[in-house]
Amino acid sequence: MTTQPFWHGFSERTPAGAHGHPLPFALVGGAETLIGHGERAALDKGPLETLSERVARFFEDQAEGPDVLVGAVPFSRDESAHLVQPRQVMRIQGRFDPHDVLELSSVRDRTPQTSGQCRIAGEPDADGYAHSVDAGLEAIASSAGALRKIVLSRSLVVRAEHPFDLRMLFARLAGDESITTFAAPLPARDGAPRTLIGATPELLVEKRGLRVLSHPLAGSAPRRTDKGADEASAKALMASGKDHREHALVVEAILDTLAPFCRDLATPEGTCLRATASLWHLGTRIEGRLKDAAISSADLVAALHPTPAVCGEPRAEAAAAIDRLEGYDRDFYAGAVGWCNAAGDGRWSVSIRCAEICGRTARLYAGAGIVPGSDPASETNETSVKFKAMLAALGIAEPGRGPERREGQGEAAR
Ligand SMILES: C=C(O[C@H]1C=CC=C(C(=O)O)[C@@H]1O)C(=O)O
Repeated sequence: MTTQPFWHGFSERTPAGAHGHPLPFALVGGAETLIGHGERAALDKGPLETLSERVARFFEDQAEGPDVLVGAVPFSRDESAHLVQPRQVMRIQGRFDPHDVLELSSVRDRTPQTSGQCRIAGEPDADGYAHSVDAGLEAIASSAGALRKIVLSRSLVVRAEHPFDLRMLFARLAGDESITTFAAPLPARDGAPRTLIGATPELLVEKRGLRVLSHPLAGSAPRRTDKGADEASAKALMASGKDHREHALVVEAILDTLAPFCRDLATPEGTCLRATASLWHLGTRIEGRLKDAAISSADLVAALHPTPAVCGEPRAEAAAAIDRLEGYDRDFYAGAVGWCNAAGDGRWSVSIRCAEICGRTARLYAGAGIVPGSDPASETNETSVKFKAMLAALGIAEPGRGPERREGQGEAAR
């Protein structure tokens, strides 16, 4: 169900592109669409442990402006979230056409322009990633049960001739209606504005009143263009013991974390297939009723994040292994994007299938869960498939791993 968009906040409209950011904060998903323009105030910095008390204090002190904080939580629990109170907010139940809410009409009519050459570098490259999966498997095997799962990621750095057109990119990503498309302005780096942009299928947590919902995904298989092959891919995923083990660790961890907060907690549908345009996933919808409506979405994010869908199990051991094996800072990849309000309600998606964009540079991320039985070559392929939606939206392909225009080069949307 959708309702007409309307704006809360100051009467003068903050133009898109103001405050040095080419896109406002935006979430466009099946359950709701939320756009937040500008920055009226920002939440104090601090580790995830203190998020809930900082959010509560913010709303106590901030009597004016829209009743919402929006933004992104990084992967590391020690780093600070970037949450702001926008000047103006629009919230609509259900999915709304991003062209209408983000003033993208010019994009709708525009023939995609080619933007010249761009260079793509894997950090690490596909072989380097396969080696890190091997090392992850060894770490699990030699831990004598102390490490059960580790989610390892790799990144692609795309350097284009011209700055990326984030509006065009957002509109293209939003073409897949099975996911939540998001854009979150990030703190500037060396004076340059950065945006986290992506299209995620995974809900970390939603809390409204006493109701709590989480919809973790783990276990993946590629979609195929041929109908029979696509059904076979889904069937193989549903029959895969390795993928079910990888998935079960996530569901168990979320149930264990939510249980102390909840009066009722259940997985009414069990584990089901969940489809995006490029991947099949195993997914489990978790629904609960909280013991106390005063438990906030920030409390729940601080307890749940990062889940074994993006980190591993146990969390501390997996995070230490990621630090050792990945060799780069995940920053806001594999964190959370969303909103929360003074009543403690909120909705947070897992920030995967995304890129951090700064001018002409885009850093894309993709990870895969590693458990005993994982195969380095298959996990590397899985990350390639996970890059697909973003690369297609940018108008390029990963060199050596799909249709491409030229070795190591491509053309990007602008
Ligand atoms: C960590 C990512 O995906 C997670 C979510 C769904 C399926 C996953 C998997 O099958 O490995 C991952 O746990 C990512 O896309 O970067």
